[in-house]
Amino acid sequence: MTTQSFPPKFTQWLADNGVSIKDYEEQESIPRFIRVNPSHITETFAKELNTELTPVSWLPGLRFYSLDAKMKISGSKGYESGEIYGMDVSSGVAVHALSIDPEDHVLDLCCAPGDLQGNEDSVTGTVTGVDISKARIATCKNVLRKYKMRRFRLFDADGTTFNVHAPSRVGRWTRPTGQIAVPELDSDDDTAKGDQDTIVTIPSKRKDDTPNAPPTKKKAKVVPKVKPYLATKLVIGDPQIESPALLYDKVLVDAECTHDGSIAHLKKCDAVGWEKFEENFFDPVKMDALETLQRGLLSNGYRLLKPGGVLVYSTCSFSRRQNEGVVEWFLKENSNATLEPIPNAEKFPLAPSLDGNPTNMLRFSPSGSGTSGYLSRE
Ligand SMILES: C[S@@+](CC[C@H](N)C(=O)[O-])C[C@H]1O[C@@H](n2cnc3c(N)ncnc32)[C@H](O)[C@@H]1O
Repeated sequence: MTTQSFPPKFTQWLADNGVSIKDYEEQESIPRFIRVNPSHITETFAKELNTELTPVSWLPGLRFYSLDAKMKISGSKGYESGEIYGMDVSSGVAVHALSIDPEDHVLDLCCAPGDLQGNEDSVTGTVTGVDISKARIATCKNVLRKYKMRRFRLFDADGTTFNVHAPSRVGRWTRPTGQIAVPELDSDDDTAKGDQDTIVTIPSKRKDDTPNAPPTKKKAKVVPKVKPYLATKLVIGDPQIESPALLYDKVLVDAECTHDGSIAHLKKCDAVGWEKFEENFFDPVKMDALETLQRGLLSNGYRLLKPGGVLVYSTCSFSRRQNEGVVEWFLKENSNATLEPIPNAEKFPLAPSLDGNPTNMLRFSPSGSGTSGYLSRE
């Protein structure tokens, strides 16, 4: 694909959004990226493929390596056995920005086909993935199984209205200190037990709490249970209690978008003709609906985030409206939310931010990962 085949209206739109057309030409030559399981040795894989693996030094801790753009990893032993997986480094930035602690409960509100699950090895809390597309969530399920994730559940649901709080029960574990009294429910019974109020005692997770401080009492509700599309054994028995104390520690909203930052997506348009792309991309009604969806996903993700938690909003679009625009709107609506710097961001190879761009929103280019905003609810 060459950028000469781009419809003139789209080329103009790129210019209006401060995007250089060169970004698309350069995307052809950017390396591909993999993440490597910690327990496995990268040299074995490098030898098998007879290639050089270069650590992505600006994103430490997530074990990203770059390799030749044309290198096929599927079919290799490392890939088949789940030792390595292909994942764009820009998605790694979103995971990095979440700063996931081992005990965190993470909500991934647009999860399919599934990049966050690659972080499972550093999670001793849980990951809850939500996606509206059954077909895409089926792919997620396969990934989950392949990488033997153990603390994961998936819901095929609308992320703008999703309302299942973080698990209060993980296997036989209730909370690290064992101070949470969860009402006794039959874990095999997926039906609702009625809408009754229950008092659940949950220790505060604030770092300054003394270990033996008395637990705080918070009101919790047993609500009708939503059947997960898939849940691993460890989380299937969660009674789905609704309580402010069971909001998520971290939320990722990798929102549905126009995918104009994705070369793979544009290549498909190039192959089948640009009519459909133009029809969608420049339809004001569709763009309004998309903006409403993005705002809805972000707002609901924030509603499910615990005070002091971290939410990351990202897209694979270069559009100002879908990125900075959505975040600016959100910050106006939620005066208690703050845009926080992403750790280590000064070392990232960033695209220039747009004029008037709120600080702490990052753009990646030419990798086409779009923007990451980092929001902390205080
Ligand atoms: C950019 S993709 C997410 C990619 C994913 N985070 C990953 O890393 O593999 C956006 C996803 O949002 C999903 N989606 C669209 N509308 C949604 C909604 N209302 N609720 C939940 N998911 C939605 C789409 O099905 C799509 O899978």
